[in-house]
Amino acid sequence: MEDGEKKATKPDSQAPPPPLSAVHVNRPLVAANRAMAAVHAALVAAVIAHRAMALLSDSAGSASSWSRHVAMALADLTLLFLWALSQSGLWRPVTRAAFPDRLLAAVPRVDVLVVTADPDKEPPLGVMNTVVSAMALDYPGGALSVYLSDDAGSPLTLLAARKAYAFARAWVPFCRRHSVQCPWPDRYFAGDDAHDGGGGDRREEIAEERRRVKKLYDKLKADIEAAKKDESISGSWTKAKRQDHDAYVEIITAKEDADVDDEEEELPELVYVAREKRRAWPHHFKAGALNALLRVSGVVSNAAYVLVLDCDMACNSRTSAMDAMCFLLDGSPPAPENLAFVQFPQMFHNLSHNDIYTNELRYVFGTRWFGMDGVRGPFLSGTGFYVRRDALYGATPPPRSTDFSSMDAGELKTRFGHSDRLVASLRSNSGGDQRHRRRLPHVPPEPESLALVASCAYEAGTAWGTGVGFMYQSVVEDYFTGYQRFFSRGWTSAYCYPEPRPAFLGSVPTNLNDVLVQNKR
Ligand SMILES: O=c1ccn([C@@H]2O[C@H](COP(=O)(O)OP(=O)(O)O[C@H]3O[C@H](CO)[C@@H](O)[C@H](O)[C@H]3O)[C@@H](O)[C@H]2O)c(=O)[nH]1
Ligand SMILES: [Mn+2]
Repeated sequence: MEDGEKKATKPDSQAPPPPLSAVHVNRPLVAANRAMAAVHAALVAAVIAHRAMALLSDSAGSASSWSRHVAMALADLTLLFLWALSQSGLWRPVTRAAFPDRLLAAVPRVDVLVVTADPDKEPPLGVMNTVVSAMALDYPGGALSVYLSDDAGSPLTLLAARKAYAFARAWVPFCRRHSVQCPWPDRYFAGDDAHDGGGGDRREEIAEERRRVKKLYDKLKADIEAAKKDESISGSWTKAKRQDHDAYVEIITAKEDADVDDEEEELPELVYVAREKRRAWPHHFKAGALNALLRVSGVVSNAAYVLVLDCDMACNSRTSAMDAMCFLLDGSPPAPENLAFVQFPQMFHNLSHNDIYTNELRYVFGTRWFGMDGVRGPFLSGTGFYVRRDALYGATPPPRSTDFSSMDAGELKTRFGHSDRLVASLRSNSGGDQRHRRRLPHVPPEPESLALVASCAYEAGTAWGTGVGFMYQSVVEDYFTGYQRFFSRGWTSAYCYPEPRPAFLGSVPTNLNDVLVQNKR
């Protein structure tokens, strides 16, 4: 940990600053899991012994009975191997706590990457709720940027993003002023504000302002509905365009509506990105979209840390960024060494009664990830994680830390593509310490340099998707990226499970058809 962050936790004391996080090993659970594993192992050993005895005593038997015994023994050994691997998720369950109050100094920049692919299946209003909820995170506005990738290149989504930005100009200051807990407007206005303002008089005080902001939210809804029916917007776009459109990047600043909050506290940037798509070029699904966002954000704000969010997973609390920073900025125990990412659980707000499609993933997010956290950390789980940009770019952790700033420009271009802007962003990382990576001197990037890094030909011949960024070989890009980019290079992860308020809440498929489509992958 370098000066900036840690010293500030207790400026004038000689004692070491208090840690930014704590870890608790759940000892009774560890003991119970290990006892259970011992019993299981003893029983399996008995079965294997039984197989071996049967084999030996049957040595004079027919070839078919002998091969039956061998096949059964192999099957048991395979199951034993799989079971042994699964014990890593139960071996040492831990829980972590973050102390954001101790983070007093300047925090590093964070870029939030939100991906959407289909305005029909993922309605723009829902996507905008995710975008606005991220803009309202409890984090300095000047250190936060939100990027929305629209793989469909839909004019409706672009218009919705501009309207959402206008709404955020009222919503974000409102959330900050009243320490609103739920930054997700739809949920907040549906009643998730019971614990805000401490009840009583304060509630009365904010009621008036709440009504005004609610009106703006209703207007956002009405505007998006109207745009859906407006031929001049939706009419210019057909489904075929989803696979075939130019790159378009817009840093949204338009102050469309005069009736929003004028109190210009620094608002997070919002950047709309439709990467170029052509039928002849593989687009690599979500991983391709995220890599395009990584490049665009590298050129625009170049934050040291990145939060990835699916468009159907909104921020349900404002604290996740500061919580994640407590682990990421604290390089010494109890925070894990060489931490690349902090994963939050995927939780859902629309589980069906009795969760008949087992969408809750309770075994993963309620059990195994705590166990993995006690070993090397949970797997990368697609959405709801804060990750170091340099680790995503393929850097290795200490002692062999990669320092992009000392690399030759030619070498960087071979790996990262030929954008001078992107290469400059990589080299602006002085001394190899990501935490102090700052935004490039703020000359707004020219539209051409943004379109260049979002074009489909950009990645040809580079390491994107293999050695750099999210991995391409599978649609479950998260698992592969987690292994190859992070764990196999020596990085670790941490699991952050805030209670009682989940940091993020997503939507799950609610009918059999959609469940089957999802699980087929
Ligand atoms: O070509 C594509 C396809 C998908 N997406 C976006 O990717 C996200 C995830 O896709 P979704 O269809 O919602 O997949 P799920 O099955 O819900 O995703 C789960 O499984 C994925 C693969 O493991 C993980 O990446 C996700 O985080 C995890 O929620 C969504 O925001 C999509 O809009 C794109 O941007 N471009
Ligand atoms: Mn999803």
